[in-house]
Amino acid sequence: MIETDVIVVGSGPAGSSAAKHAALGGAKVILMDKKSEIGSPKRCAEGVSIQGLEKLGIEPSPRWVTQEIQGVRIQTPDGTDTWLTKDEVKLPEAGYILERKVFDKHMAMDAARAGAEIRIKTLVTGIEKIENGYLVFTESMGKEEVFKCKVLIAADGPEGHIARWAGLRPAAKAKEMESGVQYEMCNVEFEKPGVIEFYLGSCAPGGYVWIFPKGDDIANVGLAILPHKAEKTAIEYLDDFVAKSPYLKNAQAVEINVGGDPVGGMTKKLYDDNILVCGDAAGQVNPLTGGGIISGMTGGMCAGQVAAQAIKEDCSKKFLKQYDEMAHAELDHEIKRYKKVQEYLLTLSDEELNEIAHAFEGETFEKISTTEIVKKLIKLSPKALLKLGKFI
Ligand SMILES: Cc1cc2nc3c(=O)[nH]c(=O)nc-3n(C[C@H](O)[C@H](O)[C@H](O)COP(=O)(O)OP(=O)(O)OC[C@H]3O[C@@H](n4cnc5c(N)ncnc54)[C@H](O)[C@@H]3O)c2cc1C
Repeated sequence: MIETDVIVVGSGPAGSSAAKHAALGGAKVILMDKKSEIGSPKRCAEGVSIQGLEKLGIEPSPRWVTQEIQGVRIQTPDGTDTWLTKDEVKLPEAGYILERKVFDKHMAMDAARAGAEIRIKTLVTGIEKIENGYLVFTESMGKEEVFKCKVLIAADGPEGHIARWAGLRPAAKAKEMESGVQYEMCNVEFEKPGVIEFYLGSCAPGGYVWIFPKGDDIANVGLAILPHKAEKTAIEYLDDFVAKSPYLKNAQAVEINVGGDPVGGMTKKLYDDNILVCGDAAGQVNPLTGGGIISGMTGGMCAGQVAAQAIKEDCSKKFLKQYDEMAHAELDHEIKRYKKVQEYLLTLSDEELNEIAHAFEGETFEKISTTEIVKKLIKLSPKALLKLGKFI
């Protein structure tokens, strides 16, 4: 049996961040992932905010930034466009388009450089609570092994089992799990280069369609839907969009990505004796955009820091509660605000979205933050006031 202080399951952005900060705090850490190549396949449109990376102290690298965002296009169902330039916009997930396959590997390398041991192609098949810790059962290349740790960090993504095995509630109810599908395509045409595009309305019920440019003629073209709001499958909506879009008439897919995105907000209980949950597994996702890289890494950072301290002091839930407080202090404000906007958008018909876009035509923005947009929306629509009055 291999003994360590902290085991992190999942080397996505949240897990690598947790492993890095636990190691920096002096803990002996093992980071495990079932994948043979960290970051691959990606399940992501790869948008990330510059401020988010800055807050985490991560220097952007040309190795994993494919495109700096130059602006935003928002199109409503009747084809009305709202264009915002990079200087006007301060929206989440607007900054860089990453190459997640490279980014995720680099975040794991950061964890390794901080002292964490990495075990790739290692599937966690079960866990067992013991006094003062957990046993973690793994299978790797046909070999079964048992590990023992004092703190287990579940960063095993949207469909992760670890939290449930430990008796904690899973992150997302089925109703709050968006179903995402995306093609990475070449031969994509852009009206303006470097602009991320959002298409709202019945083209993606409960979510939106995106075209995120990755340099040259390459883009992630995808959508997320809430299945209970939809009449077709996510891939059917995407194929319909691709067939109709003039910008994609010559586009060819070189990759397809599918995945769930938990947009219901943070899980009520993120910890118990000897265990912490972070990232998508904990619902640390922006409910409006579905973005979870920065929020998951923030949750991971908090989990890693608390785990390292717990190793020195106390690994009971009494001590680990600190993680819950930290994660809520860091993320609650944003997640709760964006949940309100998401719920409001869900009430709008195609016609209402068009009306709002028309009302915005001719409006000038000096700087756009979500709060500014909501303020203007409230001025324009009494329905928005009712739903979003307490947002600002
Ligand atoms: C279609 C789509 C588009 C998206 N676009 C964006 C975007 O543009 N911007 C953004 O910020 N977010 C986006 N997201 C969300 C983002 O991808 C996630 O929030 C983010 O990856 C969460 O990171 P994580 O580390 O919590 O989980 P993950 O990245 O899912 O990592 C979990 C890891 O755990 C491993 N694992 C799971 N179970 C086990 C096990 N039993 N044993 C060993 N390893 C295990 C998996 O192999 C995986 O590597 C998108 C999501 C989808 C589905």
